[in-house]
Amino acid sequence: MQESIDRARGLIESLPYMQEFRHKTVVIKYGGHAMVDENLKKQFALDIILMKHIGINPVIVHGGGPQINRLLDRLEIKPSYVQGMRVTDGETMSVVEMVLVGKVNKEIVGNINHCGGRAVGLSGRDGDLICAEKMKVSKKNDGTLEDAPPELIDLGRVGQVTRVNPEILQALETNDFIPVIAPVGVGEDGQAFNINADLVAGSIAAELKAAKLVLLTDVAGVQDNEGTLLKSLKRSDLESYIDNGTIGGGMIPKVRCCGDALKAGVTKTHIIDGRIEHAILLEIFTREGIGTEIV
Ligand SMILES: Nc1ncnc2c1ncn2[C@@H]1O[C@H](COP(=O)(O)OP(=O)(O)O)[C@@H](O)[C@H]1O
Ligand SMILES: CC(=O)N[C@@H](CCC(=O)OP(=O)(O)O)C(=O)O
Repeated sequence: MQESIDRARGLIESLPYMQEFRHKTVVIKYGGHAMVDENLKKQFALDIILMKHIGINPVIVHGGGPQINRLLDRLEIKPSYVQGMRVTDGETMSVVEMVLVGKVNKEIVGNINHCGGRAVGLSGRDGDLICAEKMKVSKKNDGTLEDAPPELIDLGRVGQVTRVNPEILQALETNDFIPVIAPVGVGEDGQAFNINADLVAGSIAAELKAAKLVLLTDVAGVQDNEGTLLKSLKRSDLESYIDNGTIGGGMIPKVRCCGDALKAGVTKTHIIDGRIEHAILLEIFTREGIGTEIV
């Protein structure tokens, strides 16, 4: 009996958050490292379905970096990264699109639909959802390409978002579908760009003026040099953490996209551990939340 009462209390605790986020958009970035096993993938699908059922509008942007690397490895292509971005030549671009759009996207859509939701898979090329241009990266803080030209590093087909056309997302929301978006953009030449999924999630959250942007990854959140979780970070402090090396690698695009999303009007952003069961629900529907919030 007590167990049932505690469960009911848990539901009541989440009531204010259900009320707060009803009819609001929450953009969830589902990182490749958070797609650990079948059970966790199913729990993720159920969390999203629950959100949709109580009137929240979840929009999923997924990654798939480790999954791309597995196929590259089989093809004996060595991956390389600069500031958390995959250097993407033509051949790598084909692999990226094949894995993200053809495999990871379909698997997430399949899981949600199999569990009773109504998901639709998209890439940024569908309906010109994500328009992109070649990303320009300066040498600052990468520490890897000593021989690169002093000003810019050529990352190949890596893109940065220039515009988000949200019409297709609005049409899906009107018809109660859950969009699942692969981070591939379209350039002016109609060709694909590989875009870091965090950056896509940030741009979509900004365009939709989302109430929340939640990034699911494989660490507890942003940590300091001793490995202690930083529960709350200010947007204005992010660049100094990057400059002094506290925040590095794949965490750089994450915190930057949170900063940009906040600047564009997203209310709150979070970086949380996607390896925890029901991580999203714990973040959205509990008082204490989990991970790092960036405000
Ligand atoms: N200050 C930091 N706090 C936490 N993780 C960090 C930090 N700096 C660098 N990282 C690295 O960033 C990684 C997360 O980025 P990434 O591997 O790209 O994740 P995802 O695949 O989820 O997008 C962590 O696993 C960690 O190795
Ligand atoms: C330019 C760039 O780095 N693109 C990423 C896109 C996938 C991604 O971001 O996946 P995760 O979120 O799982 O890391 C890549 O090629 O790995």
